[in-house]
Amino acid sequence: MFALSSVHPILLPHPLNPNPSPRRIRRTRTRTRRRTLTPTSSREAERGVEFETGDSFFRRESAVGRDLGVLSASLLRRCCGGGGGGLRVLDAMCGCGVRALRYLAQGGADFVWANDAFEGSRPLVLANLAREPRFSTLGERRWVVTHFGANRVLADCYLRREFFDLVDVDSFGSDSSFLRSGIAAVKIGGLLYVTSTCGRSSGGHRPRCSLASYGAYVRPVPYSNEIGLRMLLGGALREAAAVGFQITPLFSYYSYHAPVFRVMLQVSRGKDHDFSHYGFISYCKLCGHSQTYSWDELGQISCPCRNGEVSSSVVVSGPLWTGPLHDAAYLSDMLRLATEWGWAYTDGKGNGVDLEKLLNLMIEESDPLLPSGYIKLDEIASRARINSPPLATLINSLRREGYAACRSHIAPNAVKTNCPMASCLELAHAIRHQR
Ligand SMILES: C[S@@+](CC[C@H](N)C(=O)[O-])C[C@H]1O[C@@H](n2cnc3c(N)ncnc32)[C@H](O)[C@@H]1O
Repeated sequence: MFALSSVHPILLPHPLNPNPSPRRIRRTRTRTRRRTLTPTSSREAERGVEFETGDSFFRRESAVGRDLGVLSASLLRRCCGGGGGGLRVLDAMCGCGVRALRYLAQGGADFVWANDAFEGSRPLVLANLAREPRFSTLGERRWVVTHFGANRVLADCYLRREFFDLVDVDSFGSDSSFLRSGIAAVKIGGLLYVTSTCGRSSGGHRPRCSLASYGAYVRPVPYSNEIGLRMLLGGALREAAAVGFQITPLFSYYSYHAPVFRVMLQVSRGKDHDFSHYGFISYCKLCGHSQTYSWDELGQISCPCRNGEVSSSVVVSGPLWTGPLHDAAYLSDMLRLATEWGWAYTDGKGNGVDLEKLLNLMIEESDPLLPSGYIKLDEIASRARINSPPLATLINSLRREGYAACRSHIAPNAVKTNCPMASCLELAHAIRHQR
């Protein structure tokens, strides 16, 4: 059933590394593991589900990313029951199999395909999945484990027309070579959950890297981590458009561990190519003002502080996703479900993340009045030549002045606001005099 056919040229993976050999992957994995990961096999539990990590790549800090994936799977199961064949999930880079197991045990998946190119993890993944019954009450197999390059698996789904309701691609480094095949493996209306840990292309210090991976020339700005998410979304939009689809971001999550960029995308048919949220973001190094530009406005990029004149102080990144990072209604559904399951708060013993706090922050960030980017308190302090104002006081002052303002889930010491930088600095001075 899972014999893989040849790959269609449209979906060809990375030309130099179409199906990385286990040897190559083992080398990468070992190098990384020595630096940051669980050194030896351990028994773990996440939200009550137990599993072993063996010598697979496993990061405890990614538990929140797994929680968000499981909540999404369950919402999909509830809203459409996964269509006729139940909810089918493809975990294309399963590591020790924890996600696949959690999709089955908690996300309501009826079938999970767990794949990882590292063949040595097979006994471990099988043992972890064996914690769940292998057959459904109807006698259908509930999971299968394979060891191929992710692109080969994703392309094969497309070629055999066996689409999945949720495809999870949890890669190391850039995910850009999996975007097109990942989109092609998802059912229309289904979800693609992608991860990138490529800080090199998002930070703006290596614009050629970001250009190579995502087709976006990215420059350093104080809100680079949000730019990283927007670059990933922009890359996904472009890859989707190339094969006749469109994507809607349901949530975009950045975690400073690693760093990790994760986005959950809903894939739909692209009737007419909609590039209204695909453009450019400028940042003026002189005054700190940021602005979004569409393709039609490319010739007009300048900063109000330069009276519309072209200036080298204005750096431009793009093309990127310039639309909303999240869907607020979807996040509210996730929060309701997390509360229902008792996942909204930590258990006080250091287990789990405060999902209520995280999801509420993301809901606030979804305010359509808020522009791209955020302003770090350090930037306000250095521009105003004062100590950083307290974040809560600044947000309250901005709101009293009629601006939209909230915290950012990406940077704990930053404010997202539609207030121009100059007025932010005046408010920061006023706060200082009040104290
Ligand atoms: C970030 S880890 C996955 C972690 C796992 N999803 C979890 O939540 O614990 C990435 C995994 O992808 C595997 N891998 C790397 N390149 C791959 C490729 N091209 N195709 C399939 N698997 C790959 C590695 O062996 C590694 O186990």
